[in-house]
Amino acid sequence: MEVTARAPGKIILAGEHAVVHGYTAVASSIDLYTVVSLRLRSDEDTVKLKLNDIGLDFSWSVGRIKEVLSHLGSPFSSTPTSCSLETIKSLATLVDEQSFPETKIGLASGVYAFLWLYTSILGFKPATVTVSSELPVGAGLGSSAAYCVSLSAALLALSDSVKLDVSQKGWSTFKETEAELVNKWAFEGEKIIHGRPSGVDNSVSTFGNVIKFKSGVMTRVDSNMPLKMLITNTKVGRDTKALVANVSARKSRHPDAMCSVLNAIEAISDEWSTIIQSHAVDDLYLSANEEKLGELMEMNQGLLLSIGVSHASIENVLQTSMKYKLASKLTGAGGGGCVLTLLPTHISGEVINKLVEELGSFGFQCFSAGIGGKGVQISFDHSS
Ligand SMILES: Nc1ncnc2c1ncn2[C@@H]1O[C@H](COP(=O)(O)OP(=O)(O)O)[C@@H](O)[C@H]1O
Ligand SMILES: C[C@@](O)(CCOP(=O)(O)O)CC(=O)O
Ligand SMILES: [Mg+2]
Repeated sequence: MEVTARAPGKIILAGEHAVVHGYTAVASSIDLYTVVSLRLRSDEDTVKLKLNDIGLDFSWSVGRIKEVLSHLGSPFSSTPTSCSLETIKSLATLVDEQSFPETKIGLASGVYAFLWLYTSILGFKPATVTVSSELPVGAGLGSSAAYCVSLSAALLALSDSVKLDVSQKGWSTFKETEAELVNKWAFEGEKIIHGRPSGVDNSVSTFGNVIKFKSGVMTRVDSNMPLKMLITNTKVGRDTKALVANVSARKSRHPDAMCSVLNAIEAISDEWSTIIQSHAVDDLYLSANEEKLGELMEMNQGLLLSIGVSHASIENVLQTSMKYKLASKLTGAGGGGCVLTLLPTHISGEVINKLVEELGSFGFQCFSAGIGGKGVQISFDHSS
């Protein structure tokens, strides 16, 4: 039997980075997915991983995985467990043996996360796992979280830890307690990729919709506003782990100043969630709220610049959208990656086309995505 899991990416509407330090963020799922298919095999004694987006395939014999992880005894764990540094070193040995290309070495932590989640959840069962994504990898749209959530979901679906109705046809969601387990395992994977994740990305990918997140606690936000964002991918590569570490270093150099900035970001997140929960009584009220959200995005972006996570390419998108009187902010870790531009309901298609054309002339790629859909889902294929 084969199981397929799909988990959405996300945009952070307000509060990235601050959320790592215990301040509030507001995030929403988007309808772009990472899809993981998992097939257990009785005909082979290998674990195969095919990463379609980055063009890498791996194949380990079950015996070799057992040998390298022998210090763990039986790695299977029914409760989410962190991967120790010693184990990461062992996993690195398994990855190095597959001659990982030097130019793609930044992607290796994703393979360590796979090996950790796989062996912890399924032990040493032979299988083929295929990953493909609609999300740009490493661009601020939470591809790492969608990867960890979809992997955890597929693995748990075929484990003894959750009992699912495998006869269901089409996509189905997990029960709340099962989704919580998926989320916790995904967080362990994110730790391997990010170093110090807040947990907002895996939570919104698991549970979907719009959420508020503070100090590891998620609250669902009932959004009553029709939000439309243009997403611009600057295509400037960046690494969340390094950006998060830089912000922490700046915080330890300037604790008071950084504390004030992070508090200001939290106030912006709180106002964001209040505004999007309010019911627009008429068009005038809606426009006024859209204007407020635009201002909050400008303020949030200014504060993100002050903590050192903007980039010339991001500033270019801001200036370009400003010419059309539109507000923008980076989303995710920054340093390149994606920028959000708020598209108010009254905006004409002509203005959007001009903006997209101008941004395209810099080599940036613009797209839009549905905001606030469902979280992780799974589907069983009985034909195989
Ligand atoms: N589809 C994918 N295939 C392989 N690895 C992935 C995939 N999606 C995410 N990853 C892993 O996540 C990392 C990118 O995560 P990160 O830097 O947090 O950026 P973001 O989460 O914003 O896309 C990659 O280096 C890789 O290890
Ligand atoms: C910067 C941060 O707030 C968001 C990172 O998002 P992304 O990996 O860039 O999509 C980090 C976190 O919350 O774990
Ligand atoms: Mg990430």
